Amino acid sequence: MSVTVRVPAKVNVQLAVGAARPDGFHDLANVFLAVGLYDEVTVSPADELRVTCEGPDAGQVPLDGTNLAARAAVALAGRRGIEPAVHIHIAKDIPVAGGMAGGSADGAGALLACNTLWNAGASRAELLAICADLGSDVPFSLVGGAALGTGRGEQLTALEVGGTFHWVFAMAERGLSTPAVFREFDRLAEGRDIPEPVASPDLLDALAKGDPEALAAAVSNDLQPAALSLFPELADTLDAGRGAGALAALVSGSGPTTAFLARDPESATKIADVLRASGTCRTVRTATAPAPGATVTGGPAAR
Ligand SMILES: C[C@@](CO)(OP(=O)(O)O)[C@H](O)COP(=O)(O)OP(=O)(O)OC[C@H]1O[C@@H](n2ccc(N)nc2=O)[C@H](O)[C@@H]1O
Ligand SMILES: Nc1ncnc2c1ncn2[C@@H]1O[C@H](COP(=O)(O)OP(=O)(O)O)[C@@H](O)[C@H]1O
Repeated sequence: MSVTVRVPAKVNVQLAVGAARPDGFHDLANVFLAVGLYDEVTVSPADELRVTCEGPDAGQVPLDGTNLAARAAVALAGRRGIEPAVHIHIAKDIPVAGGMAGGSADGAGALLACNTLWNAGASRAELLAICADLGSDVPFSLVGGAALGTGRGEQLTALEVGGTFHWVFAMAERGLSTPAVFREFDRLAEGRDIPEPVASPDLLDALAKGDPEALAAAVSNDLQPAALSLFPELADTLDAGRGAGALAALVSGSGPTTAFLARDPESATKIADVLRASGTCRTVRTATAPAPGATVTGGPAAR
């Protein structure tokens, strides 16, 4: 018997970052939008915990106890006093270390899959609490859609989305470490007053209306200067997408994936073609948003 869960990637349409807190984290106003690029996590009973991974970036995924999917299984098993004796297989389509929360997706996916496989009976609230312990982005991977994340990004308020948004994503030649980008943010912010992070009313309104032009005018990412400082070539990718007609071009979260908002599907295809020909990135994908959160797609509980 096995259970399969599909989990989406995310783009941050607003990422407002406050000053570093005493615990090293930063308070955020983090507007998450789930996009239709997915990892699939399958769990099946085994003698002991084991993780395998397939996909173009599989070589960069840790298969030991640090894998967020393994940590999720251990966390749930620990709460129920059982052994986390499962084989976790990750079919990975979300770029690794790309600022699209692929590891977080696998953590949320494995948690939901194990809860189903073991009949562990964790409520939504308990699952969300375990997700928040695993990482700031993990609760959003469970819920999907669109949400405002406050605190370190783990306290979620669901947001209304009034239409489908068309996106193009350019994956970079190498990854960026999230802690390194936050450290660079702190370095660039030295000596400046950092305002409290707040969600933009215009941006929330644009999401609710499903209006791509208004959303493009309102997107922002306070980590973008830090990501560009560590990875200056990303500016060429952003320029190439803007030149191809993107309504907005921004770094996704801590990067280095760059995200381009298109007016419609035809424009998205054109932007993707131009980016592929530009030689400024590794691969290019199109996807629509919003996408649903972690969903059981295979096994006894699949609907
Ligand atoms: C920047 C964002 C935007 O959504 O995502 P990515 O772009 O990495 O996907 C998130 O805040 C990343 O969330 P996540 O990847 O879960 O980070 P965590 O495991 O919680 O934290 C990793 C490290 O990032 C830094 N960190 C993370 C979140 C936060 N609010 N403040 C921080 O300073 C800290 O240095 C922390 O040790
Ligand atoms: N299941 C997983 N998939 C990918 N990376 C993982 C996973 N578990 C842990 N990691 C680690 O997390 C780091 C960040 O990966 P990822 O979540 O893909 O990127 P980001 O935080 O930029 O969205 C990776 O470099 C890797 O070492």
